[in-house]
Amino acid sequence: MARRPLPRILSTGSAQIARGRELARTAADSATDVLHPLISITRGLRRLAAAGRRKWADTPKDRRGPLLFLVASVVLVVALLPYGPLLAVISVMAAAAWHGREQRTPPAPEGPDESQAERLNSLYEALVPYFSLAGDPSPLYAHGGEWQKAFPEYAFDESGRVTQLVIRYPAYFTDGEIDSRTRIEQLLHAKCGRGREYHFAWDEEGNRLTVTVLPPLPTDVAAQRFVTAPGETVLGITDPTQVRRTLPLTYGEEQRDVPPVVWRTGVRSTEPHLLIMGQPGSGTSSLLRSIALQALHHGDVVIVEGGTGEYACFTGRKGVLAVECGLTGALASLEWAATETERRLIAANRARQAGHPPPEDTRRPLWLLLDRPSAFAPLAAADGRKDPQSLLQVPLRHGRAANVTVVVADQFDHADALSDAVRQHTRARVVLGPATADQLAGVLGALPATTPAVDVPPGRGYARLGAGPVHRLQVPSTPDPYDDETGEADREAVLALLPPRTTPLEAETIDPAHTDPVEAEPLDTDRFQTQPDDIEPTDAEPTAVNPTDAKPLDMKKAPVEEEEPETEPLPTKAVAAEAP
Ligand SMILES: Nc1ncnc2c1ncn2[C@@H]1O[C@H](COP(=O)(O)OP(=O)(O)OP(=O)(O)O)[C@@H](O)[C@H]1O
Repeated sequence: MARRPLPRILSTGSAQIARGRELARTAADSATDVLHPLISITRGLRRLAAAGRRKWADTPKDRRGPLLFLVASVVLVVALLPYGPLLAVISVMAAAAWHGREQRTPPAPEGPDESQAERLNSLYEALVPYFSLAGDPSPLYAHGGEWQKAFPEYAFDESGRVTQLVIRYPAYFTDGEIDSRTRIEQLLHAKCGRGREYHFAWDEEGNRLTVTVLPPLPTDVAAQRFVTAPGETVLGITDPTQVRRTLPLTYGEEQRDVPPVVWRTGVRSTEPHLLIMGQPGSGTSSLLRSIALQALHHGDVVIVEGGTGEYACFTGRKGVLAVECGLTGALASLEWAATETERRLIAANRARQAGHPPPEDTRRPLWLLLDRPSAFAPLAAADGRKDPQSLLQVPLRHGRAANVTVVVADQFDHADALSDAVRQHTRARVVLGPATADQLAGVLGALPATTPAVDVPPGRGYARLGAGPVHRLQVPSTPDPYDDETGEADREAVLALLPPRTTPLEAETIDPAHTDPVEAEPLDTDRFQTQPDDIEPTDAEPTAVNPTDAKPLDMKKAPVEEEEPETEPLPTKAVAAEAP
C-alpha cells in the first residue's frame, strides 16, 4: 500500500516549534542579561525586607515603641536634609544590590584528591591477595592494578577518612563462607580506620560489598512511655538500615524520630520469650526494668532476681504480683506461675469447646522476669530443692497460648547453668556489653553485620528476633531509682513510669532476708492462694494435667498486698526519692 504523505502541519510543525523555542530562549537570555541589575536589586530588597521583619519579630514587645520612634526620627531627619531622600534611595539601592548578588558556591572537585586516591589505592593493594586467583586471565585485583574498576563508589568525610565504599569482587570469591567474609571485614575495619563501627552489606548476586560507617547510636535515650500497640515492647533503638518504622522519642526538650527494635509478644508472636545475656554491668538489669515498666502498662509482672536487689522500686505497685529475691519466694512464685499458665490454658480450652471467647482473666498478659536465675541453682542443689528454672518449663512451652511471657537475663559466665527449656524456647535474643564473636554467635545464632564499637557503653549491644537480622541496639537508660548513683533526671523518669502503689508507703517494706538468696526466709505460699499440695508437678505437659487439680487463682489478689509482719521500712533514700 502506498504511503500517504503526512499533513504539512505535522511534517513542518515540529521544526517551526523548535525554532520558536530557540528564539524564545535567546530572548529570555538577553532579557536576563539586560535586567540582571534590576533582578539583583529586587532580590536584595526582598532579603532586606525579610531581615527587617525578622528583626521586628525578635524585638521584645516593650522595645518596639522606642524602636519605631527611632526609625521615624531618622526618616524625618533624612527627609529634611538637602538631597537627603535622594541619598537615602541611592544607599538603599546600593545595599539591596550588595545583598542581592548571587552567592555561588564553588563546584565540588570531581573525584578523590591525592591523599584520598592514595588511601583507596592502598586499600586495593591490601585486598589483592584475597580477591585474586593465579590463572585469572583478566584479574580485577592485581598488584599495580587500577582501583577505579574495583571501587565504583566511595565517599569521604572532612578528615579524609572513608565513610562509604562499594567494592566489586570476582565471582569466584567465596562470599557465602563466614570465614572468608570475616577476613575481608577485619581487613577493611583495620584499613579504613579503627574506632568506628562499620556495616557490611554483601550482595552475593551482584558480587559487591558495600561498607558504610555507622554513626554511634545515641546513649542519651531516657526511659519514657513509648508509642506502641498492646503486645509490643521496645527493646531499644537501632539503625535505620534494617528497620523502616520510627518512633517519636523525647530527648530532654526535643523530639526525634528513631528506628526502634520492637519485640512482639502474645498469642501471635513467633518469638514469645526473650533471653538477655551480657557481662556484669552491661545493662541487663536496666533492660529488664525497661521491659517491666512497659509490661505493667497492659499486664501483670512477677520479678525473680538472683542478683543484687535492683527491683525494689516495683514492690507494692499495681500489677506487680511479686518481687522475689530468695530461693523460697522464687520457687513459690514460679510454681504459681506454672499453675496459672495451666489454668489459663484449661480455661481457654473449655471456653473454646463451649463456643465462648477466652475468659478475660486468661487474656491479661502475665510477665515472668528473671534476673540471673542461675544464681539459684547452687542454692537449690545445696538445699535439696528444685532449681527455679525447672518451673519455667510450662510457661516457656505454653506461655504463648496463655499470654504468659518469660524474660530471662543472665551473665555469660553462667550460661552453662541455663536450663535446656530456657535455651530452647527463648527465640528473641539480646546481647549487651562487650562480647566475643563466639559469644555473639552462641546467643544470637548469627554474627552481626557490623563491627563492634571500641568502647561499648552500658546498654549497648545486639538484638535478634527469631531468624531475623541482627540489629545494633541501645537500650533506653532505665536505672534503679533507689540507687544513690542514679542521676536526678533518670530517677524521675523511671519513677514517673512506675504504676501507682497498691500498698501505703509506710506499710511497704523490704525484708533484708530477701536480698540475700542464701538467707532467704521461707515465704508463705498462701499469698498465691494455692496450697503446695494443689500444685501439679510443673514439668508435666498441660494435656497431662488433671483439670480439676488446677485451681483458678485470684489474680486481683497481688501477693505484695499481704506484707509479712517482721519487716523493716524502706531505706530512707528510697522513700525520699519518691517524695514529691
Ligand atoms: N541503657 C543504659 N544507658 C545508660 N546507662 C546504663 C544503661 N544500662 C545500664 N546503665 C548503667 O550501667 C550500670 C550497670 O547497669 P545494670 O545494673 O543494669 O547492669 P547489669 O548487667 O545488670 O549488671 P549487674 O548484674 O552487675 O548489676 C548502671 O550504673 C546503669 O546506670
